[in-house]
Amino acid sequence: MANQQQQRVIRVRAHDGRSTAVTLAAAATVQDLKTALRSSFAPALASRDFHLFLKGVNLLADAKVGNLPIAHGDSLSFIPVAAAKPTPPSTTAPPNIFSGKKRKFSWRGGEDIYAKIAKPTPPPPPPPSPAAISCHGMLPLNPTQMVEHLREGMGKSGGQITHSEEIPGREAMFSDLPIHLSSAMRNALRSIGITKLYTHQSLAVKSAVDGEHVVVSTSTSSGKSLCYNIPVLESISQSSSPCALYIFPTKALAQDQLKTLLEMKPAFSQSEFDVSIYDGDTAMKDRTRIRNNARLLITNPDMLHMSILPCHGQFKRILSNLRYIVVDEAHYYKGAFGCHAALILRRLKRICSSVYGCNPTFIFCTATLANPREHVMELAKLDRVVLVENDASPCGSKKFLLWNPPITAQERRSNPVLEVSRLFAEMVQHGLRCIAFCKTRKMCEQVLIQTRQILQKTASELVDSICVYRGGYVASDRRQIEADLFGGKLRGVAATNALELGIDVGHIDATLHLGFPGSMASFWQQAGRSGRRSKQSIDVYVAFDGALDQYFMRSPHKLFGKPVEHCQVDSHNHKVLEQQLACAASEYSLRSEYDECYFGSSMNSVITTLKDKGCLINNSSGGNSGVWKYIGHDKKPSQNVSIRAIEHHRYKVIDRKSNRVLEEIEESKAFFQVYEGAIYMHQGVSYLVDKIDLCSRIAYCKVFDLDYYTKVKDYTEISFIGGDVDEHPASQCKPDITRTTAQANACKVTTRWVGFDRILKSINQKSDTITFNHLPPYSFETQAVWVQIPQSVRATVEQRGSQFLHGVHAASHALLSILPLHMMCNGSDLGTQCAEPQGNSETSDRILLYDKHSGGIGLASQAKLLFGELLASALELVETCSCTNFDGCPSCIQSFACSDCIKNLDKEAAILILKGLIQYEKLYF
Ligand SMILES: Nc1ncnc2c1ncn2[C@@H]1O[C@H](COP(=O)(O)OP(=O)(O)OP(=O)(O)O)[C@@H](O)[C@H]1O
Repeated sequence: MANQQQQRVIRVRAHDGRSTAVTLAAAATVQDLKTALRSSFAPALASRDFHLFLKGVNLLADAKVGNLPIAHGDSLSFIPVAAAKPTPPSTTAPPNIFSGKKRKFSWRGGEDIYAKIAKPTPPPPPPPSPAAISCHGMLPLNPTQMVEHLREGMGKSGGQITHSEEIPGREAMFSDLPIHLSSAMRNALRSIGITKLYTHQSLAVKSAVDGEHVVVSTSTSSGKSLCYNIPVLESISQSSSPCALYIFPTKALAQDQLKTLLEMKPAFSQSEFDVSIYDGDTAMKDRTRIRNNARLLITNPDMLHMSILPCHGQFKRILSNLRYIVVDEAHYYKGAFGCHAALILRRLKRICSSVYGCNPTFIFCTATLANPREHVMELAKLDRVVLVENDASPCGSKKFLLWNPPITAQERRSNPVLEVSRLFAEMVQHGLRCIAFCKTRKMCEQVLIQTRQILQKTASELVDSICVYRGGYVASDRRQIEADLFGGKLRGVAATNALELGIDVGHIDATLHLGFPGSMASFWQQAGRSGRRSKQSIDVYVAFDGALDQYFMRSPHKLFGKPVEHCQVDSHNHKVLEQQLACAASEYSLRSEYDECYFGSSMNSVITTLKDKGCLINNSSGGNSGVWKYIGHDKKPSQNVSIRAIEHHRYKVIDRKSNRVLEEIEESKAFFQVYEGAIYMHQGVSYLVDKIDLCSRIAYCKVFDLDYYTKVKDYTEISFIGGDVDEHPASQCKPDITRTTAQANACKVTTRWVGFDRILKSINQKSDTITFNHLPPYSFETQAVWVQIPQSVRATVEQRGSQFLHGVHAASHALLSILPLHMMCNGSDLGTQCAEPQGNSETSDRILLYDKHSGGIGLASQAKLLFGELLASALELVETCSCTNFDGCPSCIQSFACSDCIKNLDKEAAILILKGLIQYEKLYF
């Protein structure tokens, strides 16, 4: 015992898996510990500095190290410092790390988080720098020259360019300004340089003026705004009462549109009318004035939901004179948000009509979709809409490159983040203004960091000419970035799909996609951000090693020949309907007889649910008046209904130093990003999360410069809770679909977080795994589509000596990978049940995909409809993949969405299962 107090034996594990026990005296210092490790792990650590971790926290630190108790029996791990980044010498002597004080450090409490050791270190041999192989030239190039430059330069040795395609330019088709346009309107158009309309604009304007609901579905930058601005401005400038409501899904778009309207407005000086934005950023002091005066109110669905509809009396003048409702970017309304938006539009229509006797004309604009008319009819529950889709705007030619990162000496594909970063650097160096689209916020941050590192070496003056743009940033930061991009101060941004929408950031020459963005509509929308008007542009699609990207790299015609998808919005989601009907009832009592035309046939059953919950009461004493009054205890139920995700709780990420909220993350997503020990990235800066307060839902973090990033390990269980899912509406009108035994059912999904991997940035490889079990599981109810695998198929697989469960796991991954080819969804919309290796008999004989949105947004019923095609497509994917590994590769059955992405997989078995299922279904019908 006495000996233990004086001598401590700790176990230290190296990043490469080696492990040893180290014995240290009680009075040992940091230096002693380092010396012991250097001798234990020589020669690897002979001249390298390293990070040393106890339960995820770097122990080699500043003066606080003196308080650090490393207890006898503790397990530590270390990672050598990869890149030589000398830090300022420490001014304090190496502290005694075993001070004998009571153990103060607590991982869960996490008060003490220690910075990287502040000691200069001799630089280790640097890994080959991307900058060393990047171009240092700065000569301005046009897109055609850039294609050649890439062919001869960074794309030459690795053979990255697997395909090039040129989409030719198109001449504009004009028509004269319609004769009925007022002279003020003509002047207004002239003031923004417009003397003729494109033919699609003329058609849209005419239809709207005639009172027809219209949807304009044309390419990016095809002049869609004028399709609504002309009829609206004509209407409100010609008499003093008509009003209009513009609804944009983001505040940035509202600001952008206000700018255009204010440019046109002076031409109408004789008839004064107020155009104002009314959104969450509108100052309280301005709100009454705007409510009293605005003739053209620009807002968003959130504001309609939270503020305008619940207080509709304050907007009486506008709502009773509403001539037009403009819904721009209608394709944005899908998934959970689309479901809420559809019901908010119904609430708006109901209030306008039932309370104020007004039936406005809708004008929708959307990106190119397969079903624009059906989509907006469902969105606003309209019976008739005029479709305008013959795009007559001009466009310049576009060069597309499909770019597959080369296979390295280690037989792995080189990191696509790095490839995009190199391309990004090339573009900005050669004067091409560029947007690098990334699928996630984290990838944007990684691309920014890597590109800056490259530019530091190749053109350091351009390091600050790029930044990240994403939805989570505070509004003023985003406005600044948009202005800087427009004004030329910035040459490029790494952006999420937040920049997909039509915010005017000036001319963009080049767009990059880091992986397929999830849908063809998104792909074209992103690509359309470059080459606005008739200027030439370049677009490069950089592939991940995943199945879908590799499928497109192998079969480019599938990409370029593929039609854009249908956009689905499911306004029948029971949970959303319940929330929205409570809001609607609080605005104006529900009437069973009349309101079904807004809320559909499930309205009455939801009314019963709300009645049982004590939210509604029948207006008559006999209880049969058909009028339902809201009596819930929330005065404004909309305050508690979040429409951007169907969940109420969010975790705040707070920077300890500045006490600033960096981000708010929905509860269901929070633990994928923040947990104790997580590396959290924000604006190119990495933070270490040192504490999660589960009660107040706050993750505290500090700026930390570490050589690794983290990836959480999670495990998901799915159980059916009874109840079939409604048939997808398209099932009635698609007689040619492949029939299937797949079923769609309500289910409960529970995710548990069991630890995280630390991945070394320098080699992009796992260093070690930290386990934990303190995070609460997260459960939600949703919908799943699944198919039972017949026993005969299982028997065939087992007779061949293949692992059945590993085959199910692999086949599920393949199915998930090909989904975006068939449905408008991306990897984060659906999940698959990855079979447990031990095989729970209840769950092991099925392939299951579940809707990741709480309550389900109709994806399961849509997938059920397509299940036969999905099976065939998954089989084609696995069979045509040339890899010979029994556990496949990322191009076929390995999925990075699964935390065990490369474990428990069997390619051969997957083929047998998919084939067996297809065969079984054929025989069954
Ligand atoms: N008839 C026209 N003649 C010439 N230029 C036009 C005409 N109509 C629109 N434009 C110009 O085309 C550009 C793009 O217009 P606008 O922003 O309305 O397109 P959009 O289709 O709404 O774009 P996005 O898809 O990004 O939302 C603007 O600069 C606009 O002035």
